[in-house]
Amino acid sequence: MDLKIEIKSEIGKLKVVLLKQPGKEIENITPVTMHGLLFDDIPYLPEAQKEHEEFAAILRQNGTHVLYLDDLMTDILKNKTIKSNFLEEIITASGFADNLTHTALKTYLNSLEPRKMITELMAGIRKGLLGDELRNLRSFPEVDDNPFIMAPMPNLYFTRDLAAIIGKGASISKMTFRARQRETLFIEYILKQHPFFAQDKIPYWHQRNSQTRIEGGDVLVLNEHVVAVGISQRTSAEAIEALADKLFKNNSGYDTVIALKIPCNHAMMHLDTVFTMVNYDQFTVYPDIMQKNQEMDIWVLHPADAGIEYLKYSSLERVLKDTLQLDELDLIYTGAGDEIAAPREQWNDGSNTLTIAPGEVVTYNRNYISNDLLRKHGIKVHEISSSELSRGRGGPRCMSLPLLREKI
Ligand SMILES: NC(=[NH2+])NCCC[C@H](N)C(=O)O
Repeated sequence: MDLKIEIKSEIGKLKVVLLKQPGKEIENITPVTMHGLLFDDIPYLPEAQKEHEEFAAILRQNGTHVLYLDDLMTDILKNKTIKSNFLEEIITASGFADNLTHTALKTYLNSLEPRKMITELMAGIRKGLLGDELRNLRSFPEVDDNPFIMAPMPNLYFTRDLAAIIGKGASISKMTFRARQRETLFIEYILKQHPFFAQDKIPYWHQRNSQTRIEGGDVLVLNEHVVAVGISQRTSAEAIEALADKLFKNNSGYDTVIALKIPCNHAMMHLDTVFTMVNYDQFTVYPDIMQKNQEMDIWVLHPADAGIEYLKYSSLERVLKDTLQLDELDLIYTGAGDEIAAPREQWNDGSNTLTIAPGEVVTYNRNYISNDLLRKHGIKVHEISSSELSRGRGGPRCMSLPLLREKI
């Protein structure tokens, strides 16, 4: 199979998507580690997996080819050299650059079959596994109050954040928090090493070791030349400038980057928790991202002779109309804009719709007010169960990394 990656909109029929089913890593969250791992509760794994299967089934029924991150990694790691390089990188990124612990971890993990190795790495490695002889190592005291020598990676089911495909290129994220920084190694290996993609000479708009912080949940590809990016808890203004510069100078087809300043907090960590595109001229919006006078801080970046030209906007509606050349715009408010329902449903990712075709979305069933409103605005809504998945603070858009969409 030769898979081309190409994303030129948020709404074109979704053809290929990358998912990760929640696994054992979820059960390795404890009340003590929960917040550091960016969770607000500990999901019940069997139920979370059922909900995730429901999600994948809806995508398949609607013509999307679903790929799983662990399957692709397992394929790649059958190659012994790649397996060894990958282990070097992930053990180093876990804080063990080159010492006895590094060697012990590498020996242990290298002895496992690729699938088991990947599953164990994601779930986290407990100290006991390396044996008592390592108890006195210098590297040990720093992890002594924690049963894990390599922490679990429970946020991996939010594949969206690992990267963003923009046009024919990829922006591999550099994650803000330590809890998620190793995750991007998986997508880097997949895009650069898996035979599905290797033939494709993918241009990179951002790399995991670039200087600036950016996460996929902040990137919305609005059409074939406009991309919107959140200035957020996870994405810096510098990263957006650097991304714009790359896009403008490398024949990406992108000549407009909209930078939108959103509140900086855990509930709204990414742009897609407060704003998504669901149709040519329809968007979900969490009203509290705007001030009372409906204003927000927005900049539009275009290529210019001297580098980048900046235009300042204060109206979301105006900037969308101007950049997308729309006469009319339908902004659909999360929780119908009610002062209680809106924050409640936003907290449970009521705005985090995954658009699978123009005017057709997947959402969490618990956000019934937002869902009803979407339907009243003519959107076709597929609901999935969401008691457990939502505890990780991410919805259907966060749980999916689109690799290919049909042109619109
Ligand atoms: N694209 C998104 N909104 N992703 C949600 C990520 C949630 C995850 N617990 C985090 O804090 O990183």
